[in-house]
Amino acid sequence: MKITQIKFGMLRVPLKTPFKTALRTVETVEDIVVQIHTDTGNIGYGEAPATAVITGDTHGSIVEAIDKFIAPRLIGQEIANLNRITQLIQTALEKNTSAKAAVEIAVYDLFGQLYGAPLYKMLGGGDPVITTDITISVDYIDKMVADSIAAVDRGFESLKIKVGKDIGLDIERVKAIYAAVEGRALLRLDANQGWTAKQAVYAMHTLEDAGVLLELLEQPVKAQDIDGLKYVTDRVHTPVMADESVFGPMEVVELIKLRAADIINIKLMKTGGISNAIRIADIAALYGVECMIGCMLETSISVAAAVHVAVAKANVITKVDLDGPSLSKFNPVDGGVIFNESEISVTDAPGLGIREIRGLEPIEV
Ligand SMILES: C[C@H](N)C(=O)N[C@H](CCC(=O)O)C(=O)O
Ligand SMILES: [Mg+2]
Repeated sequence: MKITQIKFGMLRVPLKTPFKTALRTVETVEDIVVQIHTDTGNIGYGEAPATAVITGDTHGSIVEAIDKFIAPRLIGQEIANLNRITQLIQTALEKNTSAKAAVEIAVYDLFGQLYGAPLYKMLGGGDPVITTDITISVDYIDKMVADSIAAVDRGFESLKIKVGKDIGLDIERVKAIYAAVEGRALLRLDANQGWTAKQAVYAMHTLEDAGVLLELLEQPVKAQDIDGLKYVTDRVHTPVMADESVFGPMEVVELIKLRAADIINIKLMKTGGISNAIRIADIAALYGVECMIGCMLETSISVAAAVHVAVAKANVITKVDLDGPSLSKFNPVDGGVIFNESEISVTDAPGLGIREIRGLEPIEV
């Protein structure tokens, strides 16, 4: 099975409600879809969102990175040579992790199709059902409380509460939500870099002293502020998770050696795809560090790939934040992984199992 052509499309899926974090507000998922064609007629699918405020990637940069730098190296390559192909992708250009991720996801999809096996089995196998949390956008307190209760009523047992806007209000937000759902759901906080290290310690001590039990605190400080991240990790009881501070395996090694965080959030759009996500999971397992697998605003193409990784690496990926499909108004994908609110299950269809993507607008390059 040889790669013959790489095509692009734009996929737009409205969100059920605006997604609001300390970094941005989004109303529609707008992602680049990559289709890798082969001489056998098989097509591999990948996807990348333009999360410019986190990865630096835009729709234009994703398409250009693939079309000008990655695709020319891949035409004619045999899908069976997976490791060679992932190296060609990762070394094609610096950064551009979302573009690399989209192409890798499509290549791994084809790798599964080549051997007639679902991707998670090609990655080592596992129990094909996982459970995700759901994000509660940062908003007025009453709205966040109502959204949290609604999410719990939908069956979500873990809520990812977005904070990071105003330290005093954030503390009140979390206290109110905790009082409303205590005993029914675990709370994870994600400040998306919105606090200083001292504010984060103050907020967590205030919440801890008030008896608010939190599962974790994600990315309290600026991505580059590793000293600040460690400052918080050293001073609070709640486990601290690094998200925007770590992209690839080398950063993970440094972060773990510094003990700057307790948990690592792996996202395919930060790692540049599946090969580095697996590397990070294996490094974390060596050091006995837990991982979460997360997503950006993605549909069930690239989130499906993350699900397969989560299933295969469940030994170290103990937390799942793959709620892109649950936040969206509809699922544009026919086949593949089944997203049923908090429960996500993988079928035994080869690769990612995607049969059709509805509403894809072709992009000419
Ligand atoms: C969608 C997911 N639950 C999430 O919250 N991801 C964010 C970043 C998403 C974005 O801004 O597109 C995160 O973990 O920081
Ligand atoms: Mg985060």
